Amino acid sequence: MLHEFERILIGPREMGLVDADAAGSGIDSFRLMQNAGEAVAALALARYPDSGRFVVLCGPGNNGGDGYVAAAAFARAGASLCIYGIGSEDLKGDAARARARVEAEVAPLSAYACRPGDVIIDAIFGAGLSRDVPQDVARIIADATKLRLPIVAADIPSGLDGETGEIRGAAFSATDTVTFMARKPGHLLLPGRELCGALHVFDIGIPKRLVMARAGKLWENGPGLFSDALAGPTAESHKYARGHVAVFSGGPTSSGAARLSATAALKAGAGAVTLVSPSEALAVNAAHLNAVMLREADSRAIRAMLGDHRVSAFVVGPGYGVSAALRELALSLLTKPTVLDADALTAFASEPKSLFEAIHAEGATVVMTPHEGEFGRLFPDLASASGSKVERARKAAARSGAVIVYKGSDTVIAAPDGRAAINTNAPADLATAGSGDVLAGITAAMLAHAAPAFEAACAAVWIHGRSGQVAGGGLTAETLVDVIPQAFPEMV
Ligand SMILES: NC(=O)C1=CN([C@@H]2O[C@H](COP(=O)(O)OP(=O)(O)OC[C@H]3O[C@@H](n4cnc5c(N)ncnc54)[C@H](OP(=O)(O)O)[C@@H]3O)[C@@H](O)[C@H]2O)[C@H](O)CC1
Ligand SMILES: [K+]
Repeated sequence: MLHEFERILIGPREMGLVDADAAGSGIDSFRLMQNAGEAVAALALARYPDSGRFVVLCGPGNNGGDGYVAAAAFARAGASLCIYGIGSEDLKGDAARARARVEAEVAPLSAYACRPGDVIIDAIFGAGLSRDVPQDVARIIADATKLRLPIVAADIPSGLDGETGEIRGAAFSATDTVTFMARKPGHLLLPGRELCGALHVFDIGIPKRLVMARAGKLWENGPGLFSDALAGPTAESHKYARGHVAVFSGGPTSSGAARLSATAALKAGAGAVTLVSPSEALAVNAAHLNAVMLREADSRAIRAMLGDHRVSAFVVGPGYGVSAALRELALSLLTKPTVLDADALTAFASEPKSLFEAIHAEGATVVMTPHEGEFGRLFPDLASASGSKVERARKAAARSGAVIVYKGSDTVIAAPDGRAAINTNAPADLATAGSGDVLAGITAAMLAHAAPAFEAACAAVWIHGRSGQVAGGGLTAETLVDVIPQAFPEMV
């Protein structure tokens, strides 16, 4: 499996350990800070060559140190400059050294009054933000936001939690963010992603192996995570056309969701797709299907499919209707790779443990695709817990034994072994009726390609997002399905 360094995400705490490792291996930590601060200044000078003045706001830690280095660089460049700092007399270590090299006056942060024409260099808080921002910082954030001042953030916009992507009281909305070595989860999780502006990753000289050694198993989702698993051993021309997906339909008035899943599975390259329909919905399903096969859902048919080695994955839940019968059906399918979506998740709200125990006992390959509400029904304690969406998804995966696709504009995919990915390619248009049914179908097609559950889910979420981009504004679930074949990654 390919995990390019560029896709690695590393938490602020782990990045602190990388810094310590770098210092321990003899790397000059002040040099790293100089590289960081100079990168911020260079970006700001290039982006805003006509700036009225650069206003460098420096905090009490090493993020502030980056700011003092940037300030010295602005001074050397002859730019108009003002510096404001918190506790600038009490700085320690590298930050104190950076401060000492600044010849210009440093005013207290509380004295800063925003004015039009300012370009703010935000070096107040970075990885070390540990609580809500103080009031004078919140006041500056509000004023700068009102005046729409350009803001270049060092490492991460102040007030944004680099681990969770959440706002601690208030946060700058940056035009540009310059971060170092690797992105942090908070740069991609919402609302953080929307506050970073253009994100630039700058190599400040820490050996990549030190970063890799501390990085947990978290990546931005992309083909590097799943292309090997999808390519498989078969001939090039049959790369995607294999496996047989069976999708369970709801009754006559709610059969459309399962049809969307079924046609999506077909478009995503399943070799064959069967819609398994209650007898009373056979007619309506038959009227709407061509390439998808149709079969009546009786116990004999289900037994036959479970025993048929050519049937490789199931989808159950879309439009099915919440019932005890659905619980029974879902549990009976777990001997084959199964996507549990929509009603199949809600059906277990009153007894999630029975599902999780069955998955663990069977060693089943299951992908669950909850949106926020369904996640809350299955994992009420996790949904209300503090911490990041990544942590919640990881805990849900470990507890349930399933790969969790925790949906949203920042969908997180998590595996029981702790691997996780944050998806970033989904346009807002994807939040439309039937979109989830399409995702469930693509996921089953990936499972039918014999991809392991985590890779299958990552691939499906990414292809779904890219389909949304291809379909463009005003997309519907139908137009989304049509463009799935155009949305596959170019694989080598
Ligand atoms: N390898 C790298 O990426 C490098 C990054 N660098 C930069 O260093 C910062 C991280 O520096 P650190 O000192 O760990 O953290 P901060 O500067 O972000 O902030 C810590 C100080 O801020 C105080 N703090 C935290 N939250 C608040 C708050 N809400 N209100 C007031 N004060 C707060 C904190 O005080 P404590 O009481 O919590 O201890 C600290 O005083 C990283 O982001 C990069 O910009 C290096 O320059 C080079 C290597
Ligand atoms: K910052």
